[in-house]
Amino acid sequence: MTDLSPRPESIARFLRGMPKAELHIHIEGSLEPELIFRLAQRNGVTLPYADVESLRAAYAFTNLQSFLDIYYAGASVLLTEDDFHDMAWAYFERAKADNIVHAELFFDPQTHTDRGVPFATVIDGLRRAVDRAGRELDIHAELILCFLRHLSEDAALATLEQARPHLNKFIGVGLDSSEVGHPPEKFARVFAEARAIGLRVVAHAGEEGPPAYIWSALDVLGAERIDHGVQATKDPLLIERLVRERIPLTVCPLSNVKLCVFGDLAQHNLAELMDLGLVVTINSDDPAYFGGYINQNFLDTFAALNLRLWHAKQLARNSFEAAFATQERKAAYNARLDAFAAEFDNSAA
Ligand SMILES: Nc1ncnc2[nH]cnc12
Ligand SMILES: [Zn+2]
Repeated sequence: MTDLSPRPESIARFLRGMPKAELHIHIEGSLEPELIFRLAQRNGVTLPYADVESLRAAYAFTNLQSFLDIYYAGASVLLTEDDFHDMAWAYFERAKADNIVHAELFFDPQTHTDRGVPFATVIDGLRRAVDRAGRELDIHAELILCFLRHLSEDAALATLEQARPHLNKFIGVGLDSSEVGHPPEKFARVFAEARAIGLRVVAHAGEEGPPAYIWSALDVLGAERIDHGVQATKDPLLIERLVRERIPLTVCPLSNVKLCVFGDLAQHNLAELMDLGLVVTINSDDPAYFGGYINQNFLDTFAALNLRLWHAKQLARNSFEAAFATQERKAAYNARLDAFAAEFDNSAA
């Protein structure tokens, strides 16, 4: 296979076209301002912003919390099953354009049930879009229920109880929202229960919080993947473990810059993490808020860090390795990647 430093335009063409999995996308974070206003009108919800432009102008964040305040306000327009379906369907259409073949969507039920929206309304609307994406777009998707870590563990346990009649509709649990001051160990019991049910486990850790939160996400919660995890480079022993156990990191470069985790993309540690041998993936986190969907994350990161074709192939392969999918499905994804790379080599020859 040729990897003789193709020109940046060629690498960009490869990045856009390569089949890939997205493993870190908060579906509520895909809610574009235009759709927020459309749903507000449909549901008779009054927003504290005059129009799409003034809402977008408010997207200037200084840290995770400054983003979360606006993100939860945006989600207040979601009331009906159709609203949840339409939000997820809009994401899947974008995902198809970016050549995503597999997507695992986070959703935050407590953001909605705390406003009086029934759990079933949320998950049935999302699930309808997931099933439709499989039929109409050839995208295999799954749902992961995230607990809000700024709320209590009892609230998370109550949410897991509400989810019990719907266990056939989602594959795992995660932990998101305000990280610092809410360590993973706060949720030890609810994750133990989720594991006992047979659910897969992920957790946000080391986005803004210390490496200690990554250790406890692994040791206390049993996390199989770490969402973000970029603070791991502060702890060489932790890096050693992540490499040895092939624990994937779902990294979100544009998010990290928008939330001021890194000053700019050129300072991002994604290349360093790959060089250290970690199973790194690139994802969009909350694309409507952070300036781009998955391909924009790939394109901007590759340009800023001067990454090569082998990085692109490795990142796509990592996304399939890290996915919660059968070995057969992963092999099929890798075969599609190989076919794409071979065709790319032929067209470049
Ligand atoms: N980047 C992020 N970190 C933590 N919680 C989130 N919820 C949505 N986006 C998030
Ligand atoms: Zn996230």
